[in-house]
Amino acid sequence: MSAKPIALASDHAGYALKEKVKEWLKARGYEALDLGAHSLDSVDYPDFGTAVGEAIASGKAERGVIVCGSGIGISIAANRNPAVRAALCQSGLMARLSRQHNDANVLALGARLIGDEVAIDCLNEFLDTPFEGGRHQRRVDKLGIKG
Ligand SMILES: O=C(CO)[C@H](O)[C@H](O)[C@H](O)COP(=O)(O)O
Repeated sequence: MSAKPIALASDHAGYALKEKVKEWLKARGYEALDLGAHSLDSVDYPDFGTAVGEAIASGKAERGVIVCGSGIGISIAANRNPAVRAALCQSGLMARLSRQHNDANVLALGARLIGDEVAIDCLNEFLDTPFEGGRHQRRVDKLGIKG
């Protein structure tokens, strides 16, 4: 993976897990580009999914991690940017497959649905698993523009 920072964002429901993800990334030697939220105050997930999409599209980051209560709303928001392939994952296997088959560049997590152990598994698989290419490249190409 490139030396670019990993864009991070959450709404209020994902804030605590996003802060943990930031620490886990630092412990693994990654730089985090924290796009908020910066507190538990209630905010709107589209603003934060959009911010990560813009960071990916502009090249400020090549990968991102986004968190809301379910992971659904913020992944919908991020995926509206054509540079984004955000995968909502609830297991390490889902995160591994999202890299191997889909070349996912954004990991979405639901803080109200998964615990820390599953979240770390997802993060590690997302960071460590390469895209397999081959037949999967043809399919990813059909998804649209790559950031
Ligand atoms: O995906 C979501 C919404 O589609 C997220 O779970 C939000 O975090 C959630 O909607 C926030 O809900 P709250 O009742 O305002 O805390």
